[in-house]
Amino acid sequence: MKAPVRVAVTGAAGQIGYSLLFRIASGDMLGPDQPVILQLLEVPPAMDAVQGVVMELDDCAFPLVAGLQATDQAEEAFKDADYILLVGAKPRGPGMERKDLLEANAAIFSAQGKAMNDVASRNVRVLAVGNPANTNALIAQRNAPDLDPNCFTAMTRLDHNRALAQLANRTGQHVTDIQQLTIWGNHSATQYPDISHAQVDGKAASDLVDQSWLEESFIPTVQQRGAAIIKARGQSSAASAASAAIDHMRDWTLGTPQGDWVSMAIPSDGSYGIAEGIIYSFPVRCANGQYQIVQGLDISDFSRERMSATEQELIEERDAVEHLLP
Ligand SMILES: NC(=O)c1ccc[n+]([C@@H]2O[C@H](COP(=O)([O-])OP(=O)(O)OC[C@H]3O[C@@H](n4cnc5c(N)ncnc54)[C@H](O)[C@@H]3O)[C@@H](O)[C@H]2O)c1
Ligand SMILES: O=C(O)C[C@H](O)C(=O)O
Repeated sequence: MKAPVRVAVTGAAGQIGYSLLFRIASGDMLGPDQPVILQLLEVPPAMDAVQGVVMELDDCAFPLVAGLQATDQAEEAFKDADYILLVGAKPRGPGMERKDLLEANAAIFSAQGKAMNDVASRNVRVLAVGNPANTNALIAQRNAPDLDPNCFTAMTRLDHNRALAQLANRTGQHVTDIQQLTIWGNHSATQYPDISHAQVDGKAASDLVDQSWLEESFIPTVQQRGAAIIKARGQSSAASAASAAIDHMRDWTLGTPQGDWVSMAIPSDGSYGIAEGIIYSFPVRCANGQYQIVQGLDISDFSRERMSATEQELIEERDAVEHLLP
């Protein structure tokens, strides 16, 4: 058994928290040999509810849980944290875009960025799930100047997994037969799900589906999937979002499968001509606990137009929260 690591989760009494915590505790995120100390953060009115979650975690008697606490103080929850999952934020309702949450949620991420700057492990890995996730990650990052800027990421893995499912259904193959699919850009309706480098059972995906399906069905379905779930369920996605968060942190820590890559929103280093500094989703390979952007992919004019549109939206979101970016 390894030494325990500290995993902080915000919004622990929320819908995503209720799916996420039990999977972290059972070893799905960091492996069956990695004990975890769970440090849960909630707002004061949700402390009763989070105590209920703590009771249920206790009642699971998970062998890997080496410690468990809930608090309404960010400095306690993030103390020495090796992993921080920033889930706590307001979700959107029907008819809203995720960026409509910018004002409501931005203050949370600036305060939490400052707290983790002061107390988290210097090797922490941070995932922003709360929306608008990319810009929230940027706000936290810029408020934590003493941490490595590259430890701040946002979640586009749910979009990646949604794209895998759509392409698998269309081609009659299993999701595990698909490799090298990419989500570029923002976790929003401008994201660009790109199959131009994808393989399905060893064949080029673009030879298996036609352009009209791509443009009229695949891309809009993936872009609008969050809204479709809100319409159907009356609440935003929760179990699938939790599952994607597990996938994101697991692959970042334990590595991506040989020959494949995943999508992670990370600080742009200027690769593919994307504005430096914004938290943009790229194809990445992970090894030894580090991610690296997959370089050298051919970008068609069709792709470039869409990659630029989602980049532009992220620049606008960044400019809208300029006052929160020290
Ligand atoms: N990136 C993605 O793919 C993705 C997918 C699904 C949902 N989301 C987003 O995740 C967020 C959470 O969704 P949910 O369905 O769990 O919402 P929810 O309302 O069920 O739960 C959110 C929880 O966060 C808590 N909270 C609010 N402010 C907090 C703070 N300052 N510190 C700690 N906790 C705080 C609330 O008390 C609540 O319990 C939303 O912003 C939603 O839009 C993102
Ligand atoms: O769409 C939302 O607002 C929730 C989440 O971001 C999702 O993609 O399901």
